[in-house]
Amino acid sequence: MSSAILRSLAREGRSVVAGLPRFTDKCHSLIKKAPHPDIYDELKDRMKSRVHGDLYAGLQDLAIVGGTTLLPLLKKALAGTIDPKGEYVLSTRIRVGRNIRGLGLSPGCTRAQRREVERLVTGAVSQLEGDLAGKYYPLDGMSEADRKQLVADHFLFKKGDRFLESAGANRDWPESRGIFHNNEKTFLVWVNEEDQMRIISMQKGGDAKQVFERLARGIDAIEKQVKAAGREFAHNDHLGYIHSCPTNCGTGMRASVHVKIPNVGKHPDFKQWCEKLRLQPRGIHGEHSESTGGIYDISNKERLGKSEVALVQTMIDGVNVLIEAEKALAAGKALPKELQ
Ligand SMILES: Nc1ncnc2c1ncn2[C@@H]1O[C@H](COP(=O)(O)OP(=O)(O)OP(=O)(O)O)[C@@H](O)[C@H]1O
Repeated sequence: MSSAILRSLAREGRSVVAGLPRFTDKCHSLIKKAPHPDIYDELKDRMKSRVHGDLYAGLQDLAIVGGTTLLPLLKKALAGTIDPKGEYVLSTRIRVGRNIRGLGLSPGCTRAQRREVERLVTGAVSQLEGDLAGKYYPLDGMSEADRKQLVADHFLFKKGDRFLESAGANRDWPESRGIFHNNEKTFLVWVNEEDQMRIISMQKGGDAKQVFERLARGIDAIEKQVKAAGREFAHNDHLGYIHSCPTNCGTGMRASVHVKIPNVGKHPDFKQWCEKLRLQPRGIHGEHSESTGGIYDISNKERLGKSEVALVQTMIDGVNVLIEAEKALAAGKALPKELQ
């Protein structure tokens, strides 16, 4: 067995999935056919609790060693930039939530726990290197003009809405809240908003694969530092990552694009189409906001029971269908078959 395979399998991973993700199910059955049962056992053990970020590196090696069975599957993994000509997609953003075991979730945490979270997270992000390196900006003391600009540019959270207010998540605002971002504002960490951490990767255009890859590296790096500090992310094999809002349990991942689809957005069946494609539409300024200029925030609807890769792929495929529908409606042509 190639030691490269073992090395890549042994690398620290990032991504946790609740339930049995469809993608890894397929991997299981394909890997079983590979002539290396010991590799299968190794992968199976790891996949039981965690789907590793480097699973793909491992699978790539396996595909080479174990024949061609895995190659079509790999090619499909995160296939395709959305809207390569840049006509419809303005930006892509993928975020996950993370909380630290033993420190209360936002509705129930103490002030001291919130401070400890900020200490741990700022310590972790201060160790980030290369393109991920950046600076932490506490909300307390931030000028109102800077805060407003960061919110308007879609980088920073607003003060929690009435739902977070009634859940008690806005207590002691803005103490111990803040945002870390790298120089390009393509990698960000929100501290002590709805979750202790929201880890975010975003950029202009539709290259979801690049956004996902940066996010995976960032989560890995932060998790390593959290572990080095003697802590761990709150996680449960059944529920995945634990979040303040149960709708985020599982992967805690929302992969979205801001996409200009005015005709689709106006169509009476828009919500139904999104439902069919397992997508969630939002307005341009996030949850509970309205669309402006026909631009919508379209993301994966599910968080639980599928792998992060499968969920990003659902978003990519679904948004591509909506873009086809936008073209068809503008030209008076038939809708794509997925929507008929
Ligand atoms: N693809 C995107 N490109 C640019 N900005 C985005 C994109 N998707 C979301 N945003 C921005 O991120 C900010 C946060 O959005 P929002 O609160 O809806 O989602 P979230 O961070 O996923 O959290 P939650 O689902 O808990 O509300 C908003 O300013 C929103 O416009």
